[in-house]
Amino acid sequence: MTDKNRLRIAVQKSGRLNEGSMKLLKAIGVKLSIRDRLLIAHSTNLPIDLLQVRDDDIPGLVMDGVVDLGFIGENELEEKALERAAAGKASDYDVLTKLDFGDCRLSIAVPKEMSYAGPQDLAGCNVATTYPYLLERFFKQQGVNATALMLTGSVEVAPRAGLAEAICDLVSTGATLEANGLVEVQEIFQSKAVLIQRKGDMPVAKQALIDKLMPRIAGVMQAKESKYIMLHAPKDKLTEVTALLPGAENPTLLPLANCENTVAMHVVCTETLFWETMEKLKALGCSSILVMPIEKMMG
Ligand SMILES: Nc1ncnc2c1ncn2[C@@H]1O[C@H](COP(=O)(O)OP(=O)(O)OP(=O)(O)O)[C@@H](O)[C@H]1O
Ligand SMILES: O=P(O)(O)OC[C@H]1O[C@H](OP(=O)(O)OP(=O)(O)O)[C@H](O)[C@@H]1O
Ligand SMILES: [Mg+2]
Repeated sequence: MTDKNRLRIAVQKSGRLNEGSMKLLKAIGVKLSIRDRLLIAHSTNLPIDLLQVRDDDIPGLVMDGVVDLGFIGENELEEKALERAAAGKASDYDVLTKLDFGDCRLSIAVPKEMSYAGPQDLAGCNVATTYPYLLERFFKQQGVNATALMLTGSVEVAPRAGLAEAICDLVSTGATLEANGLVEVQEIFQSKAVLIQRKGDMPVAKQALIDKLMPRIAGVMQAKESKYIMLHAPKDKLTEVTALLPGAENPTLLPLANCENTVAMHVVCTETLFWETMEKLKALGCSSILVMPIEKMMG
């Protein structure tokens, strides 16, 4: 049984977005008792229920107000919004935040022996895809008369199987395309995971919980990008040292015992420190350079 007063969040049950979504929930302090085969999981420390579903179902669950929040890829969200618009259905939602996982692009790819100079070369072709609405929108924008052939899986084998001349599928490293003798020729949509909220009235307590969780999400993402740096720096090189450390405008400086010309510097850097920067710090006379991960941050 689910309780309407508990915040309902939809996540992908398994697949590319599952790990990122579950890790983020854990990092913001949501404890869950997951039983694999069940659709619903309850939080043991907060009034939150988790619905574990196929990602295709998440936009509709949010847009129809069945769940309060959903973790979803922008590609799937936009595809479902176009599909609903074509069926005369509204697709209201708010994007609460972009997330730092699920980065990919929706691209057209062709067999490597096929020549491709531009979208017009697809005129008269069948292009296999799981995202027919996004692809048809692209064809329309480009004025190309081609067919989006809907396949729910194994899109990359469609040209070899003689079903289509080209495909339009998600790409990240490009390994799947390469393994199937295909070449990416045209990006049509860039995507990452987002957290969305349903429109409409939200009970005060539920909205208060969302407002409490959002800064935690920001804090977790910021912490992942940031590093805590400790080093020993020559006193006469502090300006140059600080200039090498992104986000280090106000470093903490501490004296070192028995060492007049050197101080310890502690600083939170907003970016990962590259080896090249560490080498430059060393060249300036810095030593004992430590780069440490940060688990959580709050401004
Ligand atoms: N290679 C990738 N790298 C990063 N993100 C990806 C990649 N492939 C897909 N995604 C993102 O993850 C989402 C889910 O991808 P996945 O392949 O798990 O979906 P699926 O097969 O449709 O799963 P489901 O069974 O839930 O329908 C995609 O809609 C996209 O936003
Ligand atoms: O460019 P790449 O890094 O190879 O990633 C792209 C592949 O990743 C996704 O599939 P996934 O591996 O999630 O499996 P699926 O096809 O079963 O959804 C997507 O549908 C591509 O096939
Ligand atoms: Mg899916």
